[in-house]
Amino acid sequence: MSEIRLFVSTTEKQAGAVLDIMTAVFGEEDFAIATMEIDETRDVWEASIYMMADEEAEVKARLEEALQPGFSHLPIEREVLPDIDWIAKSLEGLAPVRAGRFVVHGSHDRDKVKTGEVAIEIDAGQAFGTGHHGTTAGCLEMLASVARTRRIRNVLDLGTGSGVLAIAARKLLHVPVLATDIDPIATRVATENARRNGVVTGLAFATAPGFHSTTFSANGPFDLIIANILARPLMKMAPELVANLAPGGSVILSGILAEQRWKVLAAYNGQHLEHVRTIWRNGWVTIHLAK
Ligand SMILES: C[S@@+](CC[C@H](N)C(=O)[O-])C[C@H]1O[C@@H](n2cnc3c(N)ncnc32)[C@H](O)[C@@H]1O
Repeated sequence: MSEIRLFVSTTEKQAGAVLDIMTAVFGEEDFAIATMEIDETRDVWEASIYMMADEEAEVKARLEEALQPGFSHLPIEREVLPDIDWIAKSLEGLAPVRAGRFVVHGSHDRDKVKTGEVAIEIDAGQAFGTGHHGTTAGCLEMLASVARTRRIRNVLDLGTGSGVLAIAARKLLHVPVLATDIDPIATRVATENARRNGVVTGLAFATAPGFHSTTFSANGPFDLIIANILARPLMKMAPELVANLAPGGSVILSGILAEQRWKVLAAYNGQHLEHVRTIWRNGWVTIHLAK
């Protein structure tokens, strides 16, 4: 289902006032709300609220009412956000990607791996995750840094896609890794990628939507959970995700646009996790939180 952005276009001052109204009306619900500058010289700003297509009519009606009377002169505009084509994204650029100690490369670039690097071979295919996307690279960089500072005895990779992060975790840490995806094609591709990387033990794959499987309780709780999905499902999943985290455990979250960062942080702070570090890459953020 598509995501919709409803927005008003106005001055910086009025956009701030509209943002306050949006926050007062929708702040308790998990809609992303933001202002952004469109044209600095003409003082054009937009105040926006994001929702799924089936929520648009209700949100629009409530927003129209909330903007009465002070801002009723501002038309509410809409934009249908393009469905993120994860596979097309994963095909962007095929040169090896380096993040932390990791290098992710296609089979044609095996000879480019340098001594001391942890190499993961992924050919662009039917599942997301060649390392080129800012979220995957951010997760790899964060994984390398978390591994240096924390004791990790097992790992969950939720939304494994090509399996790139699960394979990276297994190769770096040599601890049991569970990798799941809602999409059976992804788990099939990930299993094949693990085999091609010589990772045949210590890494299990399962198809499951979110945490709806007994495999999580059978393999958890986890010292490290990595989830590169999207901001909204990550916020919704926060209670379940934290319930599967071991005491003192770490969470690496990505798939989050920079402007959605504070909302995701709030959802996880609400579950008593503390922010440790954020990495910014190409407009996306990767966040490390700890229990
Ligand atoms: C952005 S890709 C990340 C792939 C890989 N982990 C990476 O970092 O490159 C997101 C993956 O999460 C999966 N996914 C989306 N929603 C999910 C959910 N509710 N439960 C499990 N997997 C989900 C998608 O099928 C997709 O493979």
